[in-house]
Amino acid sequence: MASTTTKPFELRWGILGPGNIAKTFTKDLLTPTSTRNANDITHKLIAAASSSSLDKAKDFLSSISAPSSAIPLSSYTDLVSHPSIDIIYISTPHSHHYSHARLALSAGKHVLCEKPITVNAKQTEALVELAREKGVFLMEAVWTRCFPVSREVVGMVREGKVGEVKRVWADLSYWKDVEGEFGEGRGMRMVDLGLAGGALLDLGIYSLTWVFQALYHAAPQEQRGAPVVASSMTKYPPTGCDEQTSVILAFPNGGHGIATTSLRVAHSPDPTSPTAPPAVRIQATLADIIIPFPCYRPTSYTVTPASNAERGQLADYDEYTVTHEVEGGGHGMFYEADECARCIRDGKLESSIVPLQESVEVMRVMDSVRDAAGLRYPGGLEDL
Ligand SMILES: NC(=O)C1=CN([C@@H]2O[C@H](COP(=O)(O)OP(=O)(O)OC[C@H]3O[C@@H](n4cnc5c(N)ncnc54)[C@H](OP(=O)(O)O)[C@@H]3O)[C@@H](O)[C@H]2O)C=CC1
Ligand SMILES: O=C1OC[C@@H](O)[C@H](O)[C@H]1O
Repeated sequence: MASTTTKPFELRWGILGPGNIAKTFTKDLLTPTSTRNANDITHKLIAAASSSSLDKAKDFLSSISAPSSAIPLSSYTDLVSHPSIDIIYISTPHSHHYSHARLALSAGKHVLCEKPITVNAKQTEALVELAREKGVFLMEAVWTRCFPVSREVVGMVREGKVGEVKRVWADLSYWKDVEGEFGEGRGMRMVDLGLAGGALLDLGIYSLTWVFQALYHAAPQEQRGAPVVASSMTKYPPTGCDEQTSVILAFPNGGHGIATTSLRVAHSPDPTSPTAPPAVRIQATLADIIIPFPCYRPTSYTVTPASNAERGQLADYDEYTVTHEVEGGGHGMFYEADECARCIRDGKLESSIVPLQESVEVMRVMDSVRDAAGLRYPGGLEDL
């Protein structure tokens, strides 16, 4: 009998902005897909480009032990016009996502753009329009959504296994030494207003992601709607970015989300302690689901049935925990890369796990939080 083995689909990548997170992402990209049983696809690193120097691109490739075939480039324009590249991963600071994504989309490349996809909703909408006009794939790199834990939790909520979600709490906070260790160099990106830094766009987006996963994404299409938003923001006086932001979201179906972020207090003094608070708590009528810190890289969840004095336990199962450690020794960024590969292979221009409409909705929430606090990014960063 003839063999029916199908060749895996190969997605060919170009890396734009060879910095901190690009290293982690590209190392994951180079991890064989077989180590996570994703045998239907493979990734190939074609090139990495630095706008600062060719040496920086070379150092980047050698620091991740890239194959000798990977090409260092000293220009983003050369990268996006390289004929062997299918998709560009954009990993520059927030301030530059819009212009760099435009550059890549205009050159007809598919794009995976780091979070937040742009600095405001109007820019995201403009990118979506451009991607559609060019007929290419676009996805915000909200890697959290592609983790097996996110997929399972969303699936459980969607199937009604925990009842109706009433309230979601989510936090991502780190104590960052913004005056010391993080006051100069790399860490400055976090608080540099000129790079659209600050807690909300950098970390708070993950808290909002969990609120949206449970109260928007998992809801039936016809019940999805933009939330009413109330918020509070404290600024970091030396730069004017936000150092602490809390958001309450009221969704049309009655669900409430509480999304918080801070650069001044950690989520917990010791996140590994058994008494550390959960990073995410999804409260539904039949059970609670909790996810430990850090919420951006979820590797386990615990489901606890609700109970009350009169009726006892409401669900017909006992508390249980599910763990999905990241496979293949990677960081977990390959899950989003795999999602891009499968979408592009299947001719899809957007991911149903990270839909573009949700990137727009989350960006609208962040716009309204910033509006309420009078926070705008300088130097035309908010323009189209
Ligand atoms: N998914 C995740 O877990 C994480 C995501 N991120 C996101 O990734 C993005 C990049 O973060 P990170 O890697 O820490 O950033 P870096 O500070 O390491 O910068 C990345 C690259 O962007 C370019 N760059 C840096 N500063 C500037 C500037 N002032 N103007 C123009 N280009 C600049 C440089 O590339 P070049 O040599 O080409 O100039 C640099 O190597 C952000 O959007 C952040 O939110 C960050 C950390 C974790
Ligand atoms: O996206 C991110 O997630 C992890 C954090 O350490 C980082 O600052 C942030 O940009």
